[in-house]
Amino acid sequence: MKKGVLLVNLGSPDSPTPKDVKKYLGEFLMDERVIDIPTIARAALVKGIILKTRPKQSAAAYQKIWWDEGSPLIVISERVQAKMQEQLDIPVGLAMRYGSMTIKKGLQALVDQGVDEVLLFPLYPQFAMATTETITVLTEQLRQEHFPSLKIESFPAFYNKPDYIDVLSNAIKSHVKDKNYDYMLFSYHGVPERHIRKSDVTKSHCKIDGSCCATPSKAHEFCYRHQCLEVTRLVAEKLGLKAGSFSTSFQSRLGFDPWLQPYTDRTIERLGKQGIKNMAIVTPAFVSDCLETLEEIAMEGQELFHEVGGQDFTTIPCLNDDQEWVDLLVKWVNNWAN
Ligand SMILES: C=CC1=C(C)c2cc3[nH]c(cc4nc(cc5[nH]c(cc1n2)c(C)c5CCC(=O)O)C(CCC(=O)O)=C4C)c(C)c3C=C
Ligand SMILES: [Fe+2]
Ligand SMILES: [Fe+2]
Repeated sequence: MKKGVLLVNLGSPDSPTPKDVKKYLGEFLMDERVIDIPTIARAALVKGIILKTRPKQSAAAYQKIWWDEGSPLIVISERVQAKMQEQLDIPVGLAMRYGSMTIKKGLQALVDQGVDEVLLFPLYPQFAMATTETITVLTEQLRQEHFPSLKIESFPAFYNKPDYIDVLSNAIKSHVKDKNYDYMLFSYHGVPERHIRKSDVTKSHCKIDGSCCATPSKAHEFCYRHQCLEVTRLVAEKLGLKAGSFSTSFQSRLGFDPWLQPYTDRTIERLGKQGIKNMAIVTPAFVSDCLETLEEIAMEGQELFHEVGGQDFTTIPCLNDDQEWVDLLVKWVNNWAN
């Protein structure tokens, strides 16, 4: 058996033009695990409403963060892939759940190199229907249709692995060491509350009000909210943050349904109004910087904080291609391969 690994991230449009953004958002938002309503209603909402206005607005945001080499999320993921490949003897592939760098092409490239056993590696620390699950489900469909003899194993969400918490804590510590901050906000991408209830394997554990996430349950293996809160708790413990000097919030909501709360924008506003002058913000739902960190947090979030009287706003970069993070990925892949 020849082994290989396929890293999978979310994806980005091919370019920051409204046309390419529309194509990308159309694929992304028509995923039943992202907008989880019946197909006809989803098509009416996405094609009839969202795609009429959002692409222009999102393209303008993408234009602010786009690099000469392309989308930050893609470029950073490629750097991680290349650095891993330097250290590993088995092929390292890269694919995106949405957009041109498809999972099908990623699997094909590994098969072309003689691989018959794949470690599928969703690049998300926490499980969510809209991230990890949609990747594993689509990959299994592709395997059945196109690569029936391929053996595929998925790397699970790694939110509470002690070595991941160490790497994340070290990255935060080294970034804030010379910075002025008296509050640290842990901001995670939000999901609709409904997603959390759907992923509750016990069908009775999730209370959404937060009381459930600290009570041990087998539901937590698939509870995005619990997994985010755990990352905050473990990192805060590791960094020795004092109670009252940090909290968790959820960003990037879309539409009118209730999403996980508290919302990041309202939290930044509240902190500023309460007299917090200097804050740091970390975004541990993403391993690579992307639109949601570079624009929504580093630009919009900072502007909002200043509007409500804040001064220093320190945005902590994602793990990106930090050597310690790459070394950890290599270690996990080697543990699987050997
Ligand atoms: C409408 C529902 C959405 C859900 C549910 C959702 C979950 C989710 N997303 C990420 C990670 C990323 N999302 C990104 C962009 C983005 N997300 C949504 C919508 C949902 N995400 C939209 C419409 C967009 C596009 C941009 C916009 O119009 O605002 C990105 C950035 C991609 C990039 O190119 O840089 C990431 C990364 C997670 C982790 C998650 C659930 C946990
Ligand atoms: Fe998203
Ligand atoms: Fe919970």
